[in-house]
Amino acid sequence: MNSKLIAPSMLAADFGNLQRDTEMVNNSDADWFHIDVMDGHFVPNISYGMPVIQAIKKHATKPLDVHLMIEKPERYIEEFAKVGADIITVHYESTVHLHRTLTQIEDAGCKAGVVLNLTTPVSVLEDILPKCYMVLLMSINPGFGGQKFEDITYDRVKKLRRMIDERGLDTRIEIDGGVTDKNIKQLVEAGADTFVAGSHVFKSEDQTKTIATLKTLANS
Ligand SMILES: O=C(CO)[C@@H](O)[C@H](O)COP(=O)(O)O
Repeated sequence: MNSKLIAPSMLAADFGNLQRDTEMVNNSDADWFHIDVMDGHFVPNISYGMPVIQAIKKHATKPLDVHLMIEKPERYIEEFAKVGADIITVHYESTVHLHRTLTQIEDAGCKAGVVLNLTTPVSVLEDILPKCYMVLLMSINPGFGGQKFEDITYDRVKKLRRMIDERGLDTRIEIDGGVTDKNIKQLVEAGADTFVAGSHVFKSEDQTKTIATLKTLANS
Protein backbone atom coordinates (compact mmCIF):
# COMPACT_ATOMS: atom_id res chain seq x y z
CA MET A 1 0.00 0.00 0.00
CA ASN A 2 1.52 3.32 -1.07
CA SER A 3 1.63 6.22 1.40
CA LYS A 4 -0.93 8.96 0.81
CA LEU A 5 0.48 12.14 -0.70
CA ILE A 6 -0.91 15.66 -1.02
CA ALA A 7 0.30 17.88 -3.86
CA PRO A 8 -1.00 21.47 -3.75
CA SER A 9 -1.43 22.85 -7.27
CA MET A 10 0.65 26.01 -7.69
CA LEU A 11 -1.73 27.11 -10.47
CA ALA A 12 -3.95 28.44 -7.69
CA ALA A 13 -1.09 30.17 -5.82
CA ASP A 14 -0.67 33.94 -5.73
CA PHE A 15 1.95 34.52 -8.47
CA GLY A 16 2.79 37.89 -6.94
CA ASN A 17 3.77 36.06 -3.77
CA LEU A 18 5.25 32.88 -5.18
CA GLN A 19 8.04 32.63 -2.62
CA ARG A 20 5.58 33.04 0.25
CA ASP A 21 3.24 30.38 -1.15
CA THR A 22 6.14 28.03 -1.88
CA GLU A 23 7.30 28.37 1.72
CA MET A 24 3.76 27.76 2.97
CA VAL A 25 3.83 24.40 1.12
CA ASN A 26 7.35 23.67 2.46
CA ASN A 27 6.14 24.21 6.02
CA SER A 28 2.90 22.25 5.65
CA ASP A 29 2.00 18.55 5.64
CA ALA A 30 2.06 18.58 1.83
CA ASP A 31 4.39 16.12 0.10
CA TRP A 32 4.91 17.54 -3.40
CA PHE A 33 4.40 20.71 -5.40
CA HIS A 34 2.05 20.12 -8.34
CA ILE A 35 3.04 22.24 -11.33
CA ASP A 36 0.60 22.61 -14.25
CA VAL A 37 2.13 23.53 -17.60
CA MET A 38 -0.43 24.55 -20.26
CA ASP A 39 0.35 25.58 -23.83
CA GLY A 40 -2.92 27.01 -25.17
CA HIS A 41 -3.08 24.17 -27.74
CA PHE A 42 -3.52 20.92 -25.88
CA VAL A 43 -5.74 22.78 -23.41
CA PRO A 44 -7.48 26.12 -23.93
CA ASN A 45 -5.36 27.98 -21.40
CA ILE A 46 -1.75 29.12 -21.00
CA SER A 47 -0.18 28.89 -17.54
CA TYR A 48 3.58 29.18 -17.09
CA GLY A 49 6.81 27.53 -18.18
CA MET A 50 10.46 27.07 -17.28
CA PRO A 51 11.27 30.43 -15.59
CA VAL A 52 8.39 30.09 -13.13
CA ILE A 53 9.25 26.46 -12.38
CA GLN A 54 12.84 27.54 -11.76
CA ALA A 55 11.62 30.25 -9.38
CA ILE A 56 9.57 27.73 -7.39
CA LYS A 57 12.45 25.23 -7.36
CA LYS A 58 14.75 27.85 -5.89
CA HIS A 59 12.72 27.85 -2.66
CA ALA A 60 11.03 24.43 -2.70
CA THR A 61 12.19 21.76 -0.26
CA LYS A 62 9.83 19.10 -1.64
CA PRO A 63 9.67 17.34 -5.03
CA LEU A 64 8.15 19.07 -8.07
CA ASP A 65 5.43 17.02 -9.76
CA VAL A 66 5.23 18.55 -13.24
CA HIS A 67 2.04 17.88 -15.23
CA LEU A 68 2.53 18.71 -18.90
CA MET A 69 -0.68 19.73 -20.66
CA ILE A 70 1.16 20.46 -23.90
CA GLU A 71 1.21 19.03 -27.40
CA LYS A 72 4.24 16.88 -28.22
CA PRO A 73 5.77 17.10 -24.72
CA GLU A 74 8.80 15.14 -25.98
CA ARG A 75 10.13 18.45 -27.34
CA TYR A 76 10.74 19.84 -23.84
CA ILE A 77 11.43 16.96 -21.41
CA GLU A 78 15.15 17.72 -20.90
CA GLU A 79 14.41 21.40 -20.28
CA PHE A 80 11.81 20.62 -17.62
CA ALA A 81 14.24 18.23 -15.95
CA LYS A 82 16.91 20.92 -16.04
CA VAL A 83 14.76 23.51 -14.26
CA GLY A 84 14.00 21.09 -11.45
CA ALA A 85 11.18 18.66 -12.26
CA ASP A 86 11.37 15.49 -10.15
CA ILE A 87 8.32 13.75 -11.58
CA ILE A 88 7.04 14.46 -15.09
CA THR A 89 3.64 13.30 -16.30
CA VAL A 90 2.52 13.49 -19.93
CA HIS A 91 -0.92 13.03 -21.39
CA TYR A 92 -1.60 9.79 -23.24
CA GLU A 93 -3.51 11.99 -25.71
CA SER A 94 -0.58 14.35 -26.34
CA THR A 95 2.26 12.15 -27.54
CA VAL A 96 2.36 9.55 -30.31
CA HIS A 97 5.22 7.39 -29.02
CA LEU A 98 4.32 7.18 -25.34
CA HIS A 99 6.87 4.50 -24.45
CA ARG A 100 9.65 6.55 -26.02
CA THR A 101 8.54 9.70 -24.18
CA LEU A 102 8.51 7.90 -20.81
CA THR A 103 12.01 6.56 -21.52
CA GLN A 104 13.10 10.10 -22.33
CA ILE A 105 11.75 11.28 -18.94
CA GLU A 106 13.61 8.47 -17.13
CA ASP A 107 16.81 9.20 -19.04
CA ALA A 108 16.50 12.83 -17.95
CA GLY A 109 16.62 11.59 -14.34
CA CYS A 110 12.93 12.01 -13.46
CA LYS A 111 10.12 9.67 -12.48
CA ALA A 112 7.70 9.17 -15.35
CA GLY A 113 3.91 9.10 -15.38
CA VAL A 114 0.97 9.10 -17.75
CA VAL A 115 -2.14 11.29 -17.50
CA LEU A 116 -5.55 10.33 -18.87
CA ASN A 117 -8.23 12.82 -19.79
CA LEU A 118 -11.57 12.46 -18.06
CA THR A 119 -13.04 9.84 -20.41
CA THR A 120 -10.02 8.16 -21.99
CA PRO A 121 -10.52 4.50 -21.01
CA VAL A 122 -8.07 3.28 -18.37
CA SER A 123 -7.68 0.08 -20.44
CA VAL A 124 -5.36 1.96 -22.84
CA LEU A 125 -2.72 1.73 -20.09
CA GLU A 126 -2.58 -2.06 -20.10
CA ASP A 127 0.81 -2.35 -21.84
CA ILE A 128 2.47 0.80 -20.52
CA LEU A 129 1.54 0.32 -16.85
CA PRO A 130 4.78 -1.45 -15.75
CA LYS A 131 6.71 1.59 -16.98
CA CYS A 132 4.61 4.13 -15.06
CA TYR A 133 5.73 5.42 -11.69
CA MET A 134 2.32 7.05 -11.53
CA VAL A 135 -0.93 7.39 -13.45
CA LEU A 136 -2.75 10.68 -13.10
CA LEU A 137 -6.49 10.47 -13.69
CA MET A 138 -8.06 13.83 -14.51
CA SER A 139 -11.27 14.32 -12.54
CA ILE A 140 -12.17 17.41 -14.60
CA ASN A 141 -11.55 18.49 -18.19
CA PRO A 142 -7.98 19.85 -17.99
CA GLY A 143 -7.17 23.49 -18.51
CA PHE A 144 -8.52 25.39 -15.53
CA GLY A 145 -8.51 25.20 -11.76
CA GLY A 146 -11.66 25.59 -9.70
CA GLN A 147 -13.88 23.18 -11.64
CA LYS A 148 -16.33 20.68 -10.19
CA PHE A 149 -15.10 17.15 -9.53
CA GLU A 150 -16.69 14.57 -11.87
CA ASP A 151 -18.13 11.53 -10.08
CA ILE A 152 -17.26 9.12 -12.91
CA THR A 153 -13.76 9.28 -11.46
CA TYR A 154 -14.56 6.84 -8.64
CA ASP A 155 -15.24 3.94 -11.02
CA ARG A 156 -12.21 4.83 -13.11
CA VAL A 157 -10.00 4.70 -10.01
CA LYS A 158 -11.44 1.30 -9.05
CA LYS A 159 -10.74 -0.10 -12.53
CA LEU A 160 -7.19 1.22 -12.52
CA ARG A 161 -6.58 -0.06 -8.98
CA ARG A 162 -7.64 -3.55 -10.15
CA MET A 163 -5.28 -3.38 -13.14
CA ILE A 164 -2.35 -2.33 -10.91
CA ASP A 165 -3.03 -4.93 -8.21
CA GLU A 166 -3.54 -7.77 -10.69
CA ARG A 167 -0.07 -7.08 -12.07
CA GLY A 168 1.52 -6.79 -8.61
CA LEU A 169 2.70 -3.22 -9.34
CA ASP A 170 3.03 -0.28 -6.97
CA THR A 171 2.10 2.45 -9.48
CA ARG A 172 0.70 5.53 -7.81
CA ILE A 173 -2.80 6.76 -8.72
CA GLU A 174 -2.99 10.54 -8.63
CA ILE A 175 -6.27 12.46 -8.88
CA ASP A 176 -6.39 16.00 -10.22
CA GLY A 177 -9.34 18.39 -10.35
CA GLY A 178 -11.89 19.42 -7.76
CA VAL A 179 -10.31 17.45 -4.93
CA THR A 180 -11.61 18.62 -1.53
CA ASP A 181 -12.21 17.39 2.01
CA LYS A 182 -15.61 16.15 0.73
CA ASN A 183 -14.33 13.58 -1.78
CA ILE A 184 -10.78 12.63 -0.73
CA LYS A 185 -11.86 9.78 1.57
CA GLN A 186 -14.04 8.19 -1.10
CA LEU A 187 -11.14 8.48 -3.54
CA VAL A 188 -8.85 6.66 -1.10
CA GLU A 189 -11.50 3.95 -0.67
CA ALA A 190 -11.64 3.57 -4.46
CA GLY A 191 -7.86 3.06 -4.53
CA ALA A 192 -6.18 6.43 -5.14
CA ASP A 193 -3.13 7.50 -3.12
CA THR A 194 -1.94 10.86 -4.46
CA PHE A 195 -4.03 14.04 -4.48
CA VAL A 196 -3.70 17.37 -6.24
CA ALA A 197 -5.62 20.23 -4.66
CA GLY A 198 -5.51 23.78 -5.99
CA SER A 199 -8.37 26.12 -5.19
CA HIS A 200 -9.50 24.10 -2.17
CA VAL A 201 -6.10 24.85 -0.58
CA PHE A 202 -5.18 28.29 -1.87
CA LYS A 203 -8.66 29.85 -1.58
CA SER A 204 -9.06 28.67 2.00
CA GLU A 205 -8.44 30.97 4.93
CA ASP A 206 -5.90 28.75 6.65
CA GLN A 207 -4.03 26.97 3.84
CA THR A 208 -1.70 25.03 6.13
CA LYS A 209 -4.66 23.71 8.11
CA THR A 210 -6.54 22.77 4.92
CA ILE A 211 -3.55 20.72 3.76
CA ALA A 212 -3.29 19.06 7.17
CA THR A 213 -7.00 18.14 7.07
CA LEU A 214 -6.65 16.62 3.58
CA LYS A 215 -3.66 14.58 4.77
CA THR A 216 -5.51 13.35 7.86
CA LEU A 217 -8.60 12.42 5.85
CA ALA A 218 -6.49 10.59 3.26
CA ASN A 219 -4.89 8.55 6.02
CA SER A 220 -8.04 7.86 8.05
O1 LIG B 1 -4.51 20.25 -14.05
C1 LIG B 1 -5.25 21.03 -13.51
C2 LIG B 1 -6.18 21.85 -14.30
O2 LIG B 1 -6.13 21.42 -15.61
C3 LIG B 1 -5.24 21.08 -12.04
O3 LIG B 1 -4.03 20.72 -11.44
C4 LIG B 1 -5.89 22.20 -11.34
O4 LIG B 1 -4.98 23.20 -11.01
C5 LIG B 1 -6.54 21.67 -10.10
O5 LIG B 1 -7.15 22.73 -9.50
P1 LIG B 1 -8.41 22.56 -8.55
O6 LIG B 1 -9.48 21.84 -9.33
O7 LIG B 1 -7.94 21.75 -7.38
O8 LIG B 1 -8.75 23.96 -8.22
